Amino acid sequence: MSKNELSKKNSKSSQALKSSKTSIGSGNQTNTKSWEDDSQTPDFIYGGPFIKLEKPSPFLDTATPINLQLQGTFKKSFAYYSLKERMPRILTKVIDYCSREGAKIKTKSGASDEELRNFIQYVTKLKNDLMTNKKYSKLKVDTPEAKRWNEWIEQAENSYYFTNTWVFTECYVYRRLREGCELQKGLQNFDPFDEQKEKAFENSIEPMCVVAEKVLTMLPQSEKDKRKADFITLLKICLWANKCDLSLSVGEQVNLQGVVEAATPAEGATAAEAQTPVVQNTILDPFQMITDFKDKILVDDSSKAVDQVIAKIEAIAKAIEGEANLSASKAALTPAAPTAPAAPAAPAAAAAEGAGGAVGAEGAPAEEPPKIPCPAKMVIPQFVMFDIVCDNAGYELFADLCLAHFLVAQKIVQKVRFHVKKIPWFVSDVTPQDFKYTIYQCRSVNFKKEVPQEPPKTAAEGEAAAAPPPTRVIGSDSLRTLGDQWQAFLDDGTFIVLCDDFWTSPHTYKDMKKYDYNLYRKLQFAAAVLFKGDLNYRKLLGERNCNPVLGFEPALQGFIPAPIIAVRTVKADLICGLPKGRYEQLMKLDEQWMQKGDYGVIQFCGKAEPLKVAEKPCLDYGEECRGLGCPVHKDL
Ligand SMILES: O=P(O)(O)OC[C@H]1O[C@](O)(CO)[C@@H](O)[C@@H]1O
Repeated sequence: MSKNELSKKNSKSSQALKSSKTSIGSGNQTNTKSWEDDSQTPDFIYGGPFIKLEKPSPFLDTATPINLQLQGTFKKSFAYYSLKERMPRILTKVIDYCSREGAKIKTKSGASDEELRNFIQYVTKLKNDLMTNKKYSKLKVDTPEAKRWNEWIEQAENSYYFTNTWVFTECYVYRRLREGCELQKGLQNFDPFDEQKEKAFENSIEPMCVVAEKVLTMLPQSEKDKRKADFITLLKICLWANKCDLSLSVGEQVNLQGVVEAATPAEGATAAEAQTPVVQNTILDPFQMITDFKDKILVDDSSKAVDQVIAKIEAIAKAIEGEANLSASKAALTPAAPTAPAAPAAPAAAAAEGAGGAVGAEGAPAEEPPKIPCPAKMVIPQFVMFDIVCDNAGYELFADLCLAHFLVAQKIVQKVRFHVKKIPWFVSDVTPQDFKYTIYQCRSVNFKKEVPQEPPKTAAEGEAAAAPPPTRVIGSDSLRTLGDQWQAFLDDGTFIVLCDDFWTSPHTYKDMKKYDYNLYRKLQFAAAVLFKGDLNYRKLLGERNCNPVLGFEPALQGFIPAPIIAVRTVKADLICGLPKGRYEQLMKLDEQWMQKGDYGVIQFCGKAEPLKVAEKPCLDYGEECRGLGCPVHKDL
């Protein structure tokens, strides 16, 4: 090899390594043949068969180096495996579903044959683009959200499937999948994962019934210690519920023990047989799992989290009360002060107020409707709220709802806001439709299982033989009771479901303030935010493979809108906050321990950026806002 060629080669390799801090390699493959085959590239042809030209590959045979972001170029990382194997299989499953259940999908969605065919073609091409590490294509749909996506694609440091960060590519694939539906008029409301999610719900009815029965006993207001213990228990129920994730299992049905189950009833089973109560000797009891999996929680901040969150809640409640007293005394001191002009979109009632106040039936002044100040100016929330950034539908959402119900019933908080995904996401993530579906199903489920109890020990000589214990019956009455109450909470605004676009963007949370200032500020109104699951965890850590002993707070890289609780079973190779030596110990036990969801963390950061007057005017009223009653911001 000539000096020139050698230096050219070296400079290319060092270039590739240099850029490895954020993204490895230029990723400028253009051939569709195979992304690891260089034989047809101009460099090879120019070099000819006499010179062994080693073109630097962006792929490295390593795990993700410490402090780099996860990406598909590290061949010993889960990101590589996931992009190469899991995602294509997830897309294949979508194609299979559309082919197998075409008739059903068309009836449900109103799509034509052609539309469904187009969608299948779209997904097939998407899968091919992913597998051949193509450059991202821009979205074709013309919506403000799609335009923003296109800007991010343009600005991305690297716009190839394997060489950009794993989280960007994964989010991009799900966004494209959604575009496949958006481009077909009849598939606007089609969720390619609906069947998988419905089956997952059906497969979890038994543990839901078991949990529901116990949760009902936790609701009556209890004394401090019990309340704390129950809060912690429910956090742990939420943690292990995160094992049920259809993206990790590539859509195969999983139960809480991670066992892949047959989702459909036994072949040939009649409808009557399907209705007959199941008699088995075991109960899938999530409370028992908490005890059994005690040692699998690698970081358990639950006690600290509960103490600090309750203290913060008490402080917020006092501030709200103080504010209310202040406005009440102000109102008493200003008898008939002329009202300032109403906010632009103020409803009729507020307009009447401006004209001198509404008058009651008897001629007495009617009670003024409460004024909601402009959220951009508010520095004290209107309500004590707890936020849950949801992950998976089915059993995991059920567990979130139980925790939310407990917090409200114990009067710890007044409202719970659930943040869900606007579009189908990572197979089993909750969408608003899934939220409705889950509550509807809980309200209507009909389940019964009889479980014979352990026979008593044989009686000692002379003792009368004890009567056999009654068969334990697991039924769905409690689940239906909870479901009814959840619907009532939704109807009266105690539960609020929000689906901001940011949750389905490719950005990590340290950049939330930059990309979605309003959402960041919205979270600041919460007493605490619970982030569920692995994807949220990756986004909390900026998708960075930080040193496993780095504390949770520095790992968040400045993302502190409110106290944060992260509850996650470990399904990707990044983690923080481990005690020294623990990571190495676990690696010795099983090199793939981070990919299986067998271990979990409950981590807490109590630090929060104080709520100040917003830097920007509110989105809805903007500069028009006059700081008066705000009829649209009911979720703050
Ligand atoms: O539902 P979760 O807990 O966010 O897990 C999502 C799964 O998808 C991934 O985010 C990647 O596909 C993994 O990290 C994890 O296996």
